[in-house]
Amino acid sequence: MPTQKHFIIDFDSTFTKVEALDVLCTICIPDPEQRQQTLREIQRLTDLGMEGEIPLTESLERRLALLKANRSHLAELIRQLHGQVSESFKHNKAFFDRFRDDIYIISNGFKEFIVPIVQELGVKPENVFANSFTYDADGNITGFDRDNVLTQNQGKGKQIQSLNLPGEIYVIGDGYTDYEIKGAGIADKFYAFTENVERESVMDKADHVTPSLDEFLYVNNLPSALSYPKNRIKVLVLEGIHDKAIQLFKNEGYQVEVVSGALEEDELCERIHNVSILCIRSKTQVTAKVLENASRLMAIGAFCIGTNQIDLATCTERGIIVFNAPYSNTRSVVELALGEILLLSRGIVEKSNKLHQGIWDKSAAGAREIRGKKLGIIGYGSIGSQLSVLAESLGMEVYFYDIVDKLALGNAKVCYSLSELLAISDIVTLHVDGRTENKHLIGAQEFEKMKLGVLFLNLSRGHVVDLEALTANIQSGKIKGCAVDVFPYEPKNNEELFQSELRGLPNTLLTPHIGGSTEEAQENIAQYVPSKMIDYINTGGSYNSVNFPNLQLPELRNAHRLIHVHRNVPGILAKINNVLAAHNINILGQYLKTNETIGYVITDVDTSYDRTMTRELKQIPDTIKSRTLY
Ligand SMILES: NC(=O)c1ccc[n+]([C@@H]2O[C@H](COP(=O)([O-])OP(=O)(O)OC[C@H]3O[C@@H](n4cnc5c(N)ncnc54)[C@H](O)[C@@H]3O)[C@@H](O)[C@H]2O)c1
Ligand SMILES: O=C(O)[C@H](O)COP(=O)(O)O
Repeated sequence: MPTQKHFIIDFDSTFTKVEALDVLCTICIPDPEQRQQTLREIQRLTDLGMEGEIPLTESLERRLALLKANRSHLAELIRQLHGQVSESFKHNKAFFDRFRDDIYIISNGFKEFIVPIVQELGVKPENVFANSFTYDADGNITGFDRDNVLTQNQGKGKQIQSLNLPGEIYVIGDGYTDYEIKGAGIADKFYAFTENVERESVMDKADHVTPSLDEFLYVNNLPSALSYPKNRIKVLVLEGIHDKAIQLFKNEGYQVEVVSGALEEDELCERIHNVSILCIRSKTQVTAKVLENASRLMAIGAFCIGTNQIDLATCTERGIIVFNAPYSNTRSVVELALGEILLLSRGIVEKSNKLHQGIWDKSAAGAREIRGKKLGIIGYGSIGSQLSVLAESLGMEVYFYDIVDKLALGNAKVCYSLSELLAISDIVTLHVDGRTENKHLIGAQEFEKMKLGVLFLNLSRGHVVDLEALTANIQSGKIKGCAVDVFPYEPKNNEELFQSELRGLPNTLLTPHIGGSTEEAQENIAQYVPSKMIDYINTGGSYNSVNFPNLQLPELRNAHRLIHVHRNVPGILAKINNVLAAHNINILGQYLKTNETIGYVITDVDTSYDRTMTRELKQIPDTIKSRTLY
């Protein structure tokens, strides 16, 4: 027979996110300034008591004296505490139901408000051990029951000991007094609960630090609402991604590690071992070698448009989903390109540089309006086509060339070859993607085909232009003005020196890959990409991913979801369904999509099934990844 387990749970900052007396303070002290002052003092006294710096009775006495609370305040306190139950407690009601008889609440707080809150999750009132207030004739709270064993030194331990519980005793709490139960040898294990507060002195003493109840249930193999505790999901965030993304991952309960710049291959190989979610921008190269070291990696977020820095084929073969932000920074790039076209047309770089040196060069020579000029856009995607519309609205004549058929917007005219576009344009601007075939798309031959005095812009990818040829054409005067935002090699952070043959060339605007670096774009991206990744982790939804078959899935309700990624070979769906049939499992919904490399099958099933089935799904030949969600 398995050993009986008893679960002793603290209330303040464990069962609830808050300290109840803090909440009481905000209710019973009307003056905002006095309330703030008292609250700070109450919190200080709570910490001193919780960390074992002063006796808990003293901490309690001093807090109650400051509060001057009345019985009439308790109804509002209870109302507010109902909304403050810790998230991981709320969603694990099944655990509370199943172990109703073995769950105890032990607290140095007060039954008056604890019982109504814990009852919400089915804890028995007789299993709540806490103190009670004392009142005067007017209902003012004057103190607490001093005969209660919990007021004594090591009170919690004494209380539990008096219950004579057979079997194993597990204590979950955030305070020193919770640890003391284990310290006195009365409990078998102490779990420091850190979902709401982290106290170093308590964490140091713990058998296990548990950032949520899910983690506690997971490590003890107990029934949990989640298939995998979110705190076990590690996110590595590189390249100065906007804080909003970091916050979204933290709100989800993930562990987040942030590095401000990019990492070189070897360093990334080292750091990626335990990472489930990798977040990068355009600089970090996610190579096959990096992916070989990424055994836990589930998803990569490119917080930008380009994904040429990621070995997408290897990601797909390994069942790692990749998301990007295909639209969020497009407007920012278009605005920069337009600004640069205007500045180059007027020779502003030179004029400004000269004036900084004290040289007054007022002349119209070579300065042109952009109105009526022919703008040639290479790559008519999200950026190229937006630029087309805005440039036309400024009076430019727009031509474009794309390798796929694109609808011409406004009065823009399609060119059927690159040569045609190069020959006709006064200004040539590059907005192709960074696929390897585009290496040196523009080289000596292409510059040769351009008009004398052409303006040239590259805001796409550095390797698309042969810099040697570009330099020669600027120096020869063939190119009258040039703007470059992207380079074949870019510094990995703001400390590294930028080296390039383009430095110091005339009428050449150099910008440090900032086409998409506006606050608006970065914030939008930081909202968009994490939402896709979190959805994939939580539901399996792959919609808008770069490399997975795109599936938009219904919400998971009263079902478990089996997610299966496999090599795209015949017969896998049949094999999955054979396993399910052999276990007599009822399928509630099934979704399949494939691409050239992989198949992606989602199967929603009734929640009661033999867990050996999930092992069998993993063992189907050609399976890449398989997980269960609930
Ligand atoms: N400078 C920056 O900060 C910045 C910001 C965002 C995007 N970008 C770069 O700009 C690129 C384009 O962005 P987008 O959102 O417009 O992408 P997109 O995929 O919507 O458009 C790219 C277009 O280029 C076309 N194309 C590809 N190769 C071509 C070729 N050889 N000749 C002609 N057309 C070709 C494609 O068919 C597509 O229509 C991104 O891939 C990224 O590399 C740079
Ligand atoms: O691909 C992109 O979106 C751009 O190149 C911007 O990249 P970044 O976020 O690294 O500046």
